[in-house]
Amino acid sequence: MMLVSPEVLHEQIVAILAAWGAPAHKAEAAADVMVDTDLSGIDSHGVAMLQFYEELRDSGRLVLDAEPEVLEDRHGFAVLDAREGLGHPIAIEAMKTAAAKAKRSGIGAVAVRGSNHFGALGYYARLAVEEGCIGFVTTATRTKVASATGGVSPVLGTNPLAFAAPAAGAEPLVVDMSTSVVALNKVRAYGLRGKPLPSGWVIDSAGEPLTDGLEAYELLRRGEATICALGGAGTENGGHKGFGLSLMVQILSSALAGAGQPGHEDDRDNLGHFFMAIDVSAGVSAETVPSYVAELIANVRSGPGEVLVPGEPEEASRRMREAEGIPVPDALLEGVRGVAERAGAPFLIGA
Ligand SMILES: NC(=O)c1ccc[n+]([C@@H]2O[C@H](COP(=O)([O-])OP(=O)(O)OC[C@H]3O[C@@H](n4cnc5c(N)ncnc54)[C@H](O)[C@@H]3O)[C@@H](O)[C@H]2O)c1
Ligand SMILES: O=C(O)C[C@H](O)C(=O)O
Repeated sequence: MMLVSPEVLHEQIVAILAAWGAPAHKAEAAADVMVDTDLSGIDSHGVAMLQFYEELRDSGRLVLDAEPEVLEDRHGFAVLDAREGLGHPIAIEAMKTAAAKAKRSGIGAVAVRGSNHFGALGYYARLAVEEGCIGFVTTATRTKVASATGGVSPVLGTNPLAFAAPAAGAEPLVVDMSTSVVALNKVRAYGLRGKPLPSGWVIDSAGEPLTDGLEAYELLRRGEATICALGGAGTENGGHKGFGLSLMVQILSSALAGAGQPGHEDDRDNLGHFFMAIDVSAGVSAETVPSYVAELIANVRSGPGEVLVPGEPEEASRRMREAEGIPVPDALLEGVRGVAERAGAPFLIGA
């Protein structure tokens, strides 16, 4: 495990994306999101995604210099086509547009189609908070890994959502999660660190729990294992509610923009996202919502026990990693070295 400074990691990601043909501003935007994600302790969705992006690029599904198109632009709603470009820059643009609409109309939303993987959703929900809004983000995902309640084969992605709200005198409250019990790439992140998977995350086609993260990741990508629903298999512990949330995310992310069904299409993924911003001062004073959230946090902490609120673990990680560096396991380091070499980009980590 090597500790890498955020600046070096940023430079490395930009160098690879630029070597692949990304314009500088897009490479910078994607690197900003990926490094923030690694700083936040979300080891699954930052630099660890580069190998997957290389696969997408090599198969022609990721077009680094694509220019997005505005398909619809109404007062409170817009639809963008990312035209197979990088997910991160279009996601930033979409959330900023949603927030600008919210500042005019109280609420604004943007749906995106033809996009690609854009990393951790919380980043974009927090952007809305920076603009004085509540932020809400959903995305469809590429690989079918989760079954429907009552079914056994993978038919849905991990379909995540994120919600962020300002809290007076504190960092925003950020709920950032898959609607399956865990994200696909967190299974891989466990494997890269040699950490066994908790039982109840991934089951093989015989229904047996898998504990090796790298093996589980490969089986999941081949459709030979499933990630359990949020709430577990069946209905006893609420798995049907995770299933329902996943369907909601799929519809918001895909139907509104004309994106695809779960899983990739033959010649393109046509991945969809959804971004919504609500101006916190639309109906009450600008202080009301942040004060309410701060009081709510105090209330949920008021009983015995140690309560973290969503977003806090990531803030704690950010503080620590900004000071100490980002831990990158050896297997991932070698993976990034390979990506850099094949791209003809310098390998900067540890140099
Ligand atoms: N782009 C994609 O296609 C995609 C798909 C799936 C997931 N993801 C990303 O993967 C990441 C991980 O997803 P996940 O479902 O494995 O997340 P997770 O199970 O790690 O849950 C994360 C959420 O739980 C909160 N949390 C953690 N510990 C807590 C505690 N003790 N008390 C209260 N709240 C706590 C965190 O603040 C965060 O909001 C997310 O950033 C998500 O956006 C991306
Ligand atoms: O989009 C994907 O293929 C997977 C997603 O990033 C996840 O980790 O669940």
